[in-house]
Amino acid sequence: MTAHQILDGKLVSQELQTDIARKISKRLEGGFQPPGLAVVLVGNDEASKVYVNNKIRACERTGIRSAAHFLPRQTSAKALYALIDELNEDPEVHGILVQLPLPEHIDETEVTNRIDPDKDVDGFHARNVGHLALRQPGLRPCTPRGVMTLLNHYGIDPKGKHCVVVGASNIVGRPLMLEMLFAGATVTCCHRFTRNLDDHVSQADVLCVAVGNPNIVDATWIKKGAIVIDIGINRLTDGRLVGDVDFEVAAEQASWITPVPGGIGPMTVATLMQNTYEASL
Ligand SMILES: Nc1nc2c(c(=O)[nH]1)N[C@@H](CN(C=O)c1ccc(C(=O)N[C@@H](CCC(=O)O)C(=O)O)cc1)CN2
Repeated sequence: MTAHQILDGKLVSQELQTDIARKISKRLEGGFQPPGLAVVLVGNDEASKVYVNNKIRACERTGIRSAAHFLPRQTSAKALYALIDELNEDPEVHGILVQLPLPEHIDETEVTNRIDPDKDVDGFHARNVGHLALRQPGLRPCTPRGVMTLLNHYGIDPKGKHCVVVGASNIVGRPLMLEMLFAGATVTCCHRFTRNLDDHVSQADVLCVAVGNPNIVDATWIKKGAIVIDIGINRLTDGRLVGDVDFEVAAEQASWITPVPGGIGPMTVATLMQNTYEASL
């Protein structure tokens, strides 16, 4: 394997959480109430349970008061709206997070737009998406913001670089394109109708892959010296967790690369803490 350096999301997320914990404890000394995060999970998706538990543990580490609402899969949209309305009104709740995906009978867009945009710590509400698109202040989606924080930590500046984002989801791909654009990158977005994915991938100085398919990108396509941000998380039948890019092969080409696990996942969780803290100010 040639020399590549690891973008260590686990380490940087711990540092970010330590910084948030320090800020919160300072505010508590000043007589302010702790930030409060309501975490809502509908159903029994195993991966979602892991992510939600990671978020609750991060709240404990940072001093954010968390309230978990675990609802059965058959919960009606009406009942979920009623809970969101209640949390919107609760002055001790500064952030509301509804874990996605939701069961099919519940419309995700309706749910995210039901959340008070000032408490929308996921940054998925149409108002916050609009603010991001217009480069105005507002709550920003955690994974893309976490990617930018990680790059910044290692002194990597996307300005002038060609950033190829594979995946155009609301949660990651599209907001990440905007973050990269605002950071001065030239951005290409590849999606399900993109032809010649290999051509696009091979031109990336910064390659971000967020599809959730470990076979989407052939790592031999990656340009020598590229920075590889793997946002996919795939659990194999043997229980192993892998990203969307074959790490061993990509590491041969990359100058910097994120591991899975221990890369963007922990950054997503730490950024949620950052957003919750900021929403409480
Ligand atoms: N309401 C939201 N739902 C979802 C989001 C989101 O940002 N808001 N993003 C993804 C999943 N996600 C956040 O919830 C998430 C993904 C991964 C991790 C994480 O800690 N990953 C670890 C491995 C964990 C494991 O063992 O499986 C890692 O990569 O090291 C946390 C959160 C979809 N839904």
